[in-house]
Amino acid sequence: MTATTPEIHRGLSGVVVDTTAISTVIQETNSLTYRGYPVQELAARRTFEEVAYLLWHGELPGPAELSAFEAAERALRPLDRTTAEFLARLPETCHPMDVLRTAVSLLGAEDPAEDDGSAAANRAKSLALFARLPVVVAADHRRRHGRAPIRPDASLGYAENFFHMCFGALPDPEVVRCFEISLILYAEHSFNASTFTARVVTSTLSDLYSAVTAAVGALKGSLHGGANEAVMHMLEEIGEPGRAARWLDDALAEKRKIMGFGHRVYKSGDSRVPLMQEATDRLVARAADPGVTRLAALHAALRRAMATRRGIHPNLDYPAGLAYHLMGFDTPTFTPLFVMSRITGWTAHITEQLEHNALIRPLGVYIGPGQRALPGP
Ligand SMILES: CC(=O)SCCNC(=O)CCNC(=O)[C@H](O)C(C)(C)COP(=O)(O)OP(=O)(O)OC[C@H]1O[C@@H](n2cnc3c(N)ncnc32)[C@H](O)[C@@H]1OP(=O)(O)O
Ligand SMILES: O=C([O-])CC(=O)C(=O)O
Repeated sequence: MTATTPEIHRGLSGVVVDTTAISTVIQETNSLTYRGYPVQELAARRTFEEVAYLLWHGELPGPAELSAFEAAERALRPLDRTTAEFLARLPETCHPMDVLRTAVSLLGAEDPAEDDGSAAANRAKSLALFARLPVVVAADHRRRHGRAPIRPDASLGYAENFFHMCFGALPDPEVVRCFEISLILYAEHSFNASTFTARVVTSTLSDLYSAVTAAVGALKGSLHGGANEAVMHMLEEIGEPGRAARWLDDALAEKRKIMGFGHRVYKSGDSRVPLMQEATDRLVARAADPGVTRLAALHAALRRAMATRRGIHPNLDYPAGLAYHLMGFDTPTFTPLFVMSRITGWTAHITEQLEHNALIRPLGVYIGPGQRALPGP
């Protein structure tokens, strides 16, 4: 690189692009706070609805605020018939993330609200997406298994209602709690790729649905949210705990990326993993099933082998992928579950971006041919 060539930060690695008051990853202590509260404490003592409120409003709700918020979310859940019928006509081979991306776009096209881009209008759209995306994910889950959709139940909280809509029954409270922990841990993570995507779209003064549609697309990739699904495929490919180390050596020799390991920001362990792993371990113990015990042993064996070979730690997708499998969700649903959670963080960032907006437009260094004459007449 010559003195006149600007320094290039491929992948924007290490580049600070803006300020945020929503969350912070403290690399030195491997910790994460939402609006100042440690995520572990939130996961231990609060519901996902309270965390959504916190991310959007900056403070935890009081009892009256929480009741009003929960009532509004429950009332907004039902999908209108046109949306439900349109989504049911998508090809059955459609990946659930494509269904969800289409659903966000469709809900945007059907939203009669005047798009003044105000914080209040965006807050209303965010709450509507928060309430309705689970209905889309559950209906699509059932469709893949040849079953009719189940209507949301307004007497149930967010997490319980989702199990009701997917399976027509509520699991053990331990399973619901583990799911809720995963939603809280997945909710927000500063300027990750999908959130940054949402901020880029918002920075052009486009609308909230466009920003969220783009964010769903960014999350789908296996280097980001798609890794929780990829973890399960990888465990299936390995098959047996005794094969983990050998499989890993071969995969690393082929320069494959091991799904659910590594992180752009955390270099000595993802702050969210210990809590998610503990919750997953409780699901394993509760199952008391030899197949589940073997799968958990394989999961642990790969983690140990990766630590020994490369010193690379798991990220949240590693325990979450296994947990979602144990909860009974089919593998293609895993990344949509991440969307159901991250919709809170994305929309908080969209609001924040608009509060002090600047068009996001970086530069690139041109390396193509020099200026030349067009051939021919
Ligand atoms: C919720 C989330 O979105 S968390 C991320 C989920 N994604 C995954 O789990 C996919 C697998 N992981 C990865 O591909 C990477 O760790 C990423 C994309 C998450 C982060 O990547 P980066 O910050 O760009 O780190 P980078 O790729 O430079 O890694 C540094 C070194 O560690 C290696 N490395 C990092 N992660 C992995 C991995 N999962 N498997 C194998 N090697 C890895 C890289 O090959 C690189 O080695 P090198 O210096 O010899 O070339
Ligand atoms: O922060 C990142 O780059 C990815 C991540 O863990 C997340 O989005 O939760």
